[in-house]
Amino acid sequence: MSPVTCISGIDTDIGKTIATGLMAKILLSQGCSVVTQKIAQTGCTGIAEDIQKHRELMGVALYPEDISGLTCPYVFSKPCSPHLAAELEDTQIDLEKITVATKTLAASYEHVLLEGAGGLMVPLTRDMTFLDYLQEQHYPMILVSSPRLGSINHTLSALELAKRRGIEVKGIIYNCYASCDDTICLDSRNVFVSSLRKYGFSPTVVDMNSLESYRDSGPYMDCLRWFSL
Ligand SMILES: Nc1ncnc2c1ncn2[C@@H]1O[C@H](COP(=O)(O)OP(=O)(O)OP(=O)(O)O)[C@@H](O)[C@H]1O
Ligand SMILES: C[C@H](N)[C@H](N)CCCCCC(=O)O
Ligand SMILES: [Mg+2]
Repeated sequence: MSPVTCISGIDTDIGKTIATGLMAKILLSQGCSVVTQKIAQTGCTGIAEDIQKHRELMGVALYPEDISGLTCPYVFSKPCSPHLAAELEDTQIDLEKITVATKTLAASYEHVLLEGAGGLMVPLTRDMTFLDYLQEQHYPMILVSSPRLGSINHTLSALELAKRRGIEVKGIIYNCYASCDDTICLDSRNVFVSSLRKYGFSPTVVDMNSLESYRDSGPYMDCLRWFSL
């Protein structure tokens, strides 16, 4: 089983960082060795802000691999798509560098949770989207979604794309952080369960607040089992 699982989402600001950090915290509490990685960070300088948020949620200090940049080889200052942020700094993302970084991490940790940037179809270069990269690397993914209006379209589009590209979706993390209509929230969840099943994926939809409220409360809260990590 691949030690690498991608945490992608239906959009930017959907809750990927929160989900990644909480998943890593749960895996740590279950005695697993786990590291998170960010495919490329835009909108900051120095150590990737998402990596720092992961460590904060995990309740741990920065890893040596964070200081060395291995957990996020590319950090760009303009908050925009990685392909453009790189060009504005007169460079281009070298996917091989990211792949080597992930492989190096996977040699030292049981689990590598790789957070995407924005949504699935975000360009890492002018020729390769994050989805292309996932397909090339055969990484399975967990998709972060929400009940906010527009999410049904974005979520089912992501599932259709994953199916067509042969990318395994291990489940959905359902982020109800932003307030929404209860009827819509419940129905969208049901739509996602049935759509996962229709596409032949595991019909696993885990509420973000289940991750947030996780205590070491026995097997039923087993993050490993939810997503068969
Ligand atoms: N469940 C949640 N609890 C608390 N804050 C949340 C939650 N979900 C999202 N947020 C807040 O919403 C904002 C966006 O969340 P987050 O950074 O996880 O998005 P993202 O999908 O990782 O975005 P990006 O594409 O930039 O990586 C953050 O300020 C975060 O604190
Ligand atoms: C800056 C932001 N927080 C993300 N890191 C990058 C989002 C890129 C989105 C590109 C797009 O879909 O238009
Ligand atoms: Mg993030």
